[in-house]
Amino acid sequence: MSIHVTKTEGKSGTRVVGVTGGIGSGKSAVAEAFGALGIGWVDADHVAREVVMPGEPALVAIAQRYGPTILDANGTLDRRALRARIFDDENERQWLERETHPRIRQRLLTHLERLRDTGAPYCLLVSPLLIESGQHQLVDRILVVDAPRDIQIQRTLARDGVDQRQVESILAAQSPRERRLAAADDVIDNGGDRHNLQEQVARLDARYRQLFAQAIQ
Ligand SMILES: CC(C)(COP(=O)(O)OP(=O)(O)OC[C@H]1O[C@@H](n2cnc3c(N)ncnc32)[C@H](O)[C@@H]1O)[C@@H](O)C(=O)NCCC(=O)NCCS
Ligand SMILES: Nc1ncnc2c1ncn2[C@@H]1O[C@H](COP(=O)(O)OP(=O)(O)OP(=O)(O)O)[C@@H](O)[C@H]1O
Repeated sequence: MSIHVTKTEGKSGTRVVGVTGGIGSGKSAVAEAFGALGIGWVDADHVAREVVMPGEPALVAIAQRYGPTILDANGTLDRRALRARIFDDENERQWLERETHPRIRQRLLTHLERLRDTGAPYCLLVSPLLIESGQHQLVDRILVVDAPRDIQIQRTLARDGVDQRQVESILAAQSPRERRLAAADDVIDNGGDRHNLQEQVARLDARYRQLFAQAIQ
């Protein structure tokens, strides 16, 4: 199967593969499987936590908007309380994204610089909102992790112990599968077991190493 080179043409150095998918689709599992093959990654959900740490301007803005009850006794963000406010209310979600996304993007750039310094052929930027937030501008290829909706819900419920209604409201706040798949250069079908997932990751890793080595020459 041939690989279509998109933004990698004519460039050199460590490439960035953007990994995206809906809640519970398996992005972290995919990142860990690439990690076992020596590939580094940065996860936008983790970086989103950094930008709301105590002392950060985004946390000050959140506390101003929602009042002190949005913080716990130590002054850290009560994530569960904020989650309850934003996933059922598009206005509030958009406000939070306006506050956080530019800062997340800035930090992602710093993390990507660090990953580029390793000299690896490629690294991953893992993000649930890669396409929606414009973070796809930071990557060379888009890898979509796809799983049937029922499996996404089932795995998230087993992982987080939250109620199904909340998982469904997060799903509703994310792009439909079709939109993500339309933007994909590569797709991992994570409807199967973990072994099947690892096999797909190993095949993609081999293809990326070949593709990006060619692009360097
Ligand atoms: C609302 C917050 C505090 C809830 O935190 P909590 O620890 O309870 O949940 P977590 O961050 O693990 O997210 C739960 C699920 O929702 C997804 N998600 C998070 N933010 C968004 C969003 N703005 N739109 C759609 N899905 C989202 C995550 O990928 C995950 O699947 C947190 O999700 C947040 O700060 N979101 C805004 C920042 C953002 O957009 N992050 C996405 C990465 S760019
Ligand atoms: N192929 C698989 N078989 C069984 N369980 C899986 C498989 N892939 C992932 N999981 C499990 O499903 C859950 C969701 O996977 P993961 O956390 O990787 O999804 P995610 O896309 O990163 O989710 P989120 O966007 O919510 O952070 C996890 O508990 C993970 O261990």
